[in-house]
Amino acid sequence: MVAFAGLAPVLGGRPRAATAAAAAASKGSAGAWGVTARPASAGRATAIPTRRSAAAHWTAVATPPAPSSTSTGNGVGVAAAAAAAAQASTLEDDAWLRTGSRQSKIVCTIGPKTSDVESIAALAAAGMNVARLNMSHGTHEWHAGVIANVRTVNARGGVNIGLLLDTKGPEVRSGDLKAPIEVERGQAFTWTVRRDLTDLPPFTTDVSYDDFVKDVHVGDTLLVDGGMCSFLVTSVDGPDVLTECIDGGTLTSRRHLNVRGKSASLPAITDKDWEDIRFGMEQGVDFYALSFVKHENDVAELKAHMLDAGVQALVLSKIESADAVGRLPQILAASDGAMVARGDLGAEIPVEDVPLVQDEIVRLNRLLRKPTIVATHMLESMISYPTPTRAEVTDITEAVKQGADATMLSGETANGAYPLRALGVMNTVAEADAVRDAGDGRVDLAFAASTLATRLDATALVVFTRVGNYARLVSSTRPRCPIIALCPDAALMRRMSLLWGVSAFVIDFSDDPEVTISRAMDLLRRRGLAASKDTLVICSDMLVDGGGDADAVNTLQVRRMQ
Ligand SMILES: Nc1ncnc2c1ncn2[C@@H]1O[C@H](COP(=O)(O)OP(=O)(O)O)[C@@H](O)[C@H]1O
Ligand SMILES: C=C(OP(=O)(O)O)C(=O)O
Repeated sequence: MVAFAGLAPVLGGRPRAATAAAAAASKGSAGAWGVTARPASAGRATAIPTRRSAAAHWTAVATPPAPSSTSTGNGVGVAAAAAAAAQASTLEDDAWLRTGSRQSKIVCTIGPKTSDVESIAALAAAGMNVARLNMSHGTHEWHAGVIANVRTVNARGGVNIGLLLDTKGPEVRSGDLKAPIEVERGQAFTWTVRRDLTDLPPFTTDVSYDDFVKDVHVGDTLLVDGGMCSFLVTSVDGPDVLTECIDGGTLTSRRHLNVRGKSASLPAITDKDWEDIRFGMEQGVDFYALSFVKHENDVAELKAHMLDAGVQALVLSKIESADAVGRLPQILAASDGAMVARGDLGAEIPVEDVPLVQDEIVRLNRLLRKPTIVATHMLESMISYPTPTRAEVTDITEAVKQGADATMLSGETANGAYPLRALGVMNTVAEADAVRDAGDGRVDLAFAASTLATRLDATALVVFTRVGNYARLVSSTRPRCPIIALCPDAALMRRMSLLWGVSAFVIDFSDDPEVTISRAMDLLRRRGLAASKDTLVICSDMLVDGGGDADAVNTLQVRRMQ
């Protein structure tokens, strides 16, 4: 028999001495394949029985399927947060528990609705992992206040909120308005780079970038906030770009302007960005999200600057331009992580390509073991309404399932009507995916069994199953050798007749695992399914002590037929 250290050779009985440590660890929540670590049928409560063990449990299972960020420091932060919480948490138990079982992280943009210390504490308690400062808005003084408030909340204990400074970048924005302007289809509208903005005529607003007038041409489509309103350029006259409204809407202050299919001819890091980065370095923020990265050299420039200054913060590239999409592998390789900035991205590339690019960024970054934030419009309707659309919920679930390390809230938490509710929805939806994954924890074991069986050229993969689930999971991994499913009753055996690759048989499950295995081998021999010296891969999850989840042990063994 080839036994696996740390995996209990248990079928129906107590763990043997060799596996006692693993079983003990599973009770304490870490390490072993006990169901306490990744519960097979667990609801939230059984996954995390107490606050103390919740912290340890979370540390044990926090690593996503593809290693993401430990090398860049994120994982260390997670562990530190968990350890800190295990020692002393000033948060309510249920707040810790609610954030404790979610594996993907949540970035919240801090804005006028959420900048005071108690709002930040409430966001932290509701599951915020990273606070985002958008340098397109607010003064350094305002952002310094937010940073101080985040630090106050961190210092209270129990949470570990990271600080992300998002540069304005070479984005083009409309100017400040005294009041929103309603624009209807067909309305003539002027965008100006005039210096003197006093007494602008109606249906006119300024634009933040002087060369705007050089970059746009007659026939271009001007998108406001990625297409919430759009305008056709009809002429360019000195400092004024004259347009006609195609899709109407309400224009508010400092809106995004994109010319469909074109990037502004500004450098990726503008003078304002350098000032903001200096501010961030003084303040010691943890992450920089670099807007409108076009080339890996943009990232290298910032990283070299930080190296010179002895700053260890991480640089995340915001993928939001057609240029960046064209150089994804190089840009991601140069960065510490990425943000899928779907707002501007959807204005620069066809909107139907955005999900494909998102998928590719998450996939590449998982291969590179670097984190990805999926951002923008995740719960957009909750800026105004107390419940999300079903499509928004699906969007979050899809991002989490893809393996995004984090999902982000923008206007929802910055200036929406329901910041905490929006975060609550994102938390619950992302957590639901984690719980579902946790419920399928044996999938990993099934895959491992399947891989082993193939590599070892096993004669059969034997799975002991009481209700058929384990056989179904093993079957879904499509091993190359036959799957022999052994169960205690004939009705279940029949139900398994539909499962790919499975031959099901009934045997008596003994309290002694060795007896059960020996019965299984007899059956295989009798049926001509295996002969003496053949290799078998055996997996099971049997209850020990006849107890609940806490007494279940998953095992994976390689044995030779006697
Ligand atoms: N620091 C801030 N000061 C004032 N308003 C802010 C701030 N941060 C965000 N907001 C508001 O919240 C909205 C949504 O935030 P975000 O998505 O980060 O901005 P944008 O889409 O404008 O880049 C912004 O458009 C702005 O109205
Ligand atoms: C996240 C984005 O960037 P910002 O909010 O800074 O425009 C985006 O465009 O999706």
